[in-house]
Amino acid sequence: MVLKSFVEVHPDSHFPIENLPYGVFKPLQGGEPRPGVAIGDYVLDLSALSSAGLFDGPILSKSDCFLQPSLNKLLGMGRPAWKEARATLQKLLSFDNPTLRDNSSLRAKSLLPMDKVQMLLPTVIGDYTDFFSSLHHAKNCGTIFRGPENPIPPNWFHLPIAYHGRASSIVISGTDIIRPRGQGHPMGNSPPYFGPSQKLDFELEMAAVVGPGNELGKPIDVNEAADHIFGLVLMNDWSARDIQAWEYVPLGPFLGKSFGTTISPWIVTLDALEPFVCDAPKQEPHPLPYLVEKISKNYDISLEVQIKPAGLEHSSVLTRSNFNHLYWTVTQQLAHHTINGCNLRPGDIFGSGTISGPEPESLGCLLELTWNGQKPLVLDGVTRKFLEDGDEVIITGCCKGNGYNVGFGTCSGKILPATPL
Ligand SMILES: O=C(O)/C=C/C(=O)CC(=O)CC(=O)O
Ligand SMILES: [Ca+2]
Ligand SMILES: [Mg+2]
Repeated sequence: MVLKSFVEVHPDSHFPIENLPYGVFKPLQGGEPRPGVAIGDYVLDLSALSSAGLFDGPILSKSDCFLQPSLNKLLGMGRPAWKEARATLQKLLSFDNPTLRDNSSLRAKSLLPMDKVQMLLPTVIGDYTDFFSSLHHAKNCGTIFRGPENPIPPNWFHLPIAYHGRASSIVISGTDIIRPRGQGHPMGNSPPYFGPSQKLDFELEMAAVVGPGNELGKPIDVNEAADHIFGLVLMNDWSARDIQAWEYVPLGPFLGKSFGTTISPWIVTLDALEPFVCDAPKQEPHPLPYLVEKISKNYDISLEVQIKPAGLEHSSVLTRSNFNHLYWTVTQQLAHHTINGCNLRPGDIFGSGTISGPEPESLGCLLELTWNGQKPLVLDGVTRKFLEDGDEVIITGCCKGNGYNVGFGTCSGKILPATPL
């Protein structure tokens, strides 16, 4: 079936009718936060459609999930509700359906130009975990932090390694990031450094958004894990490498990461990503049975990171990578996360880990791209070892379909100077 909307969508747009990603927005002219989907250059207000009785399927007609200030309620309802919502929205937006197309007052109320809204965090994020699932990233970081003898720890091939991140400092794209202060690694015999981080970095990541959770003590089977994942967003796990290198032994990342993590506003659903499924890499050694999937899926999502220094008109590409470089799949990550009985809740997110590919141009952070500052990157008019104040980092992600995109929009943030003590 060829999908086409009555809303005009430019062929380069990330948001055609095939995508319909979910977010939460507030009209600039005032009003409460509410759920919406992106279509072309517009946001479709789901609270307006819901109030007009247009979600008329068996599950959603009885629900107030679109009258909420976050997507958590919809997420908790699970795949049958998501499928019903997608089918209803694709029908309402299609060029041959008159319901919304020919109702000018409802159209005026529900289709808002994107530049007339403010995007907010799409879910109330109770918990945030960050995995470490790119082999290339693990190898490079291991070599830099721990030396070339054994860069990849022996557990890495047996389980998707992760640490518990900080949900309170997750911010929406466009929020400024204040350079963190902290203790940095001592040089030689001197005491530890203290002050604004001198090795501020970005990390190119994506994050999965949890749908229905699990009861404490009841793990999720890896073959059912996809039903617990609503979709994916872009993520920048800002990292202060000097703070991280000094603090992380033996308990793992802490203040080097918890000063800010940026996510993109639009959650692209796994249903919209289905045409872009590709094979996951062969895993050797064979994982334990609880991590073995009947069908192991990766997604072909092109990713790009740009930097725009203060005062420059143009941005420069820092790196290009792809989500399909990940060794551990999102479903394996989720199954592993719950195998001890740990409960996930709707709206929780878990990051993929930095998505580095095998080529030097596909590395997912400056730590790797500049080899811990030893090989500065020379770009169009800029030289960088690490991020400087005023730098804006912009991540984009997009799947290329036959004549259309399923895109993620952007995930951006600008570095502000450390606040005086
Ligand atoms: O190898 C290390 O010691 C640390 C690596 C990271 O900082 C990575 C982390 O946050 C997880 C990831 O993004 O892959
Ligand atoms: Ca990370
Ligand atoms: Mg972070």
